[in-house]
Amino acid sequence: MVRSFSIKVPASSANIGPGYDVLGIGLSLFLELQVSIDPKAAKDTNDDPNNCKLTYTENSAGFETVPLKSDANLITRTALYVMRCNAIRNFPSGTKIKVHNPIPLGRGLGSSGAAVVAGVLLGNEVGQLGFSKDRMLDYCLMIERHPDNITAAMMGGFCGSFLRDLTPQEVERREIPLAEVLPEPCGGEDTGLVPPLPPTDIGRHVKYNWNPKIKCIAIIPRFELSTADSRGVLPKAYTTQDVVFNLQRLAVLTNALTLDPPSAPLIYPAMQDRVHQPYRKTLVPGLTEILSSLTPSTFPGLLGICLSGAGPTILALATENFEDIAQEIINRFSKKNVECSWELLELAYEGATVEHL
Ligand SMILES: Nc1ncnc2c1ncn2[C@@H]1O[C@H](COP(=O)(O)OP(=O)(O)OP(=O)(O)O)[C@@H](O)[C@H]1O
Ligand SMILES: N[C@@H](CCO)C(=O)O
Repeated sequence: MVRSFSIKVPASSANIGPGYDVLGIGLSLFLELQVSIDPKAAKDTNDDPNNCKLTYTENSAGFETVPLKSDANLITRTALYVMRCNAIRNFPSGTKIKVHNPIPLGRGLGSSGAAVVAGVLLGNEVGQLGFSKDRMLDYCLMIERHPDNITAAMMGGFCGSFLRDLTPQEVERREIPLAEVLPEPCGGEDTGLVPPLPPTDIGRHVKYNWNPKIKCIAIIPRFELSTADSRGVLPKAYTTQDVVFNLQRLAVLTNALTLDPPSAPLIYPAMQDRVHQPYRKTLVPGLTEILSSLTPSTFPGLLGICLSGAGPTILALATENFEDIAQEIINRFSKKNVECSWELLELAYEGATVEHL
């Protein structure tokens, strides 16, 4: 019998200014997987060590660069991790996955978070494991150890989240078992090891309301900035003043974005940050100037502006004047020889979904 289903996971923007590793919004730009499992097509999947033929649509981000072997690609190796934790070694013979990915890689729009969430949903469906979204979050949070993008991609909407402290016993099991998912080097022999199951309830989250009049303008520079590099420039310790600065704004922002009408005098200052953006200016040309020079008084309709995730994308929240706001930011990047594209996005309220065909 042929099994077919599709998986859809939204892009996301993390931090929203002061909520470093805490806040995230799902965005209406979707990573999509079309999956079919047809035992009669087994010969088509023999080339892959795990029986999976993976392709990307030509206009996908990463079409020419992402690995297509199932134990090297982030989506499928995540699925293998979930399956192997549950004693399923491989995809069933004849598994074909077609990926369409419009989320630019390494730009601060949660491409890796979406890939990990899609991979966990894929492992759950292929292995018919029947996990809840909350349990699937545990698997995701073993792989991406900050919950903001992951939670928004899985749950959708405007989320606040944290990781709970793991017990000493859980810390022992905490090593990401990718070595067992990905025998060294990638594509080597399956070691047969069963990775430990993730602890339960690793993360906690809430979904806030969001005023749907608030739209998201993403201005996307044409260069990649890896999240690891962008985290690498942050300090190990902060002053009390800087921590309090962010906490005060975070508390106000989560409510301010729900109010109607949206108040720029409340939202704009509440989106200021002293924890990550000031340090990332060395990696994003013109960042400080862009964040400080566009204001609601010079651009009516603008509510707030911040670095999206680890950057380099800029996220502007606005109710109108979208094109002018985007063009101003594009012009400022252009003076630093950085080309950009831009997208006007809504919130993706639903999060990750699976549809059986
Ligand atoms: N659809 C995908 N298929 C395969 N690999 C992907 C996919 N999406 C992301 N990746 C992998 O994740 C990497 C980007 O992850 P990274 O965390 O650096 O950036 P990001 O998730 O786009 O940004 P941020 O976390 O700041 O929002 C890519 O270079 C690629 O290796
Ligand atoms: N909170 C994370 C999001 C990127 O994944 C960061 O800013 O590094």
